[in-house]
Amino acid sequence: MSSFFEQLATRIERVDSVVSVGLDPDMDKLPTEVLDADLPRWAFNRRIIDKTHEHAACYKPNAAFYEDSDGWRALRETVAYAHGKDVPVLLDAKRGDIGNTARQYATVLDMVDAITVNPYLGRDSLDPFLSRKDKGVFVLARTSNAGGADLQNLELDSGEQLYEHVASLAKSWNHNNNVGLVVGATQPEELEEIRELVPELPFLVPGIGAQGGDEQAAIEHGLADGVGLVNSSRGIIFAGETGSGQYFEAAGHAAKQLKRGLNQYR
Ligand SMILES: O=c1ccn([C@@H]2O[C@H](COP(=O)(O)O)[C@@H](O)[C@H]2O)c(=O)[nH]1
Repeated sequence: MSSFFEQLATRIERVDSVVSVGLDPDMDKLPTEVLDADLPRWAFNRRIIDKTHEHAACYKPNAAFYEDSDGWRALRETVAYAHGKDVPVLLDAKRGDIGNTARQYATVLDMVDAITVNPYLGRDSLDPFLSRKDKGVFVLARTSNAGGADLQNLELDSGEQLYEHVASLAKSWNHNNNVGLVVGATQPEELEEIRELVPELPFLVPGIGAQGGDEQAAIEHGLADGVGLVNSSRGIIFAGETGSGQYFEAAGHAAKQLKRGLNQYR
């Protein structure tokens, strides 16, 4: 059984891409092309996958966009379809809860290949995820939103900032070589600092595209031994113009452009 990061390394090499395509099918933004479908989010994702998979190192659905019964059906279909194209799926769910609840949350790893988790409740809350040797677990360290600084940049008695402490803890949790960190591309200085602290951990770097993050910093600091993911969601999936007849082609083009842009720095 190969680890998530071994699978990801193989995928990155095969498609020559570290692009994570975010599948966040906001119902208010779906194009008319899919609105009559039984499950519009699934119809949308399927067509996005058809046009982007050759540029995708991974798909990253955010659980927030599937939190209803049709949503979970759409998510299941999407994951199976992405797997059919040989693309791993990272569920951005930011889980973190007490033990028995965390064990239930972790069962979603039977469906997806990796997940994001919130370290706020501490090590025991993450054990059910960390113990899944074949799955990737990305711990939030410095998120891409400005307000992330409210807690994550707090200075501790040790002189470290909280996000640095989280990065060091995550390193100590990496017994199964399945831990990565989430660090936003909108925080290039923190990206660099965290990379120095944990040279061996791959990062998921969101914040490219719609959030205006730094592509060069994302590549220079996000990858560990060439492995890591740089995510764009809205910048790819909503690149098209509804009714143009080329809606999904535009997503494919945006994914390809991002791949090329990032590859300049790899
Ligand atoms: O720090 C974080 C952690 C997660 N995200 C998620 O990534 C995507 C970004 O979407 P864009 O449309 O490319 O802005 C979305 O699912 C966020 O919830 C993040 O942005 N920052």
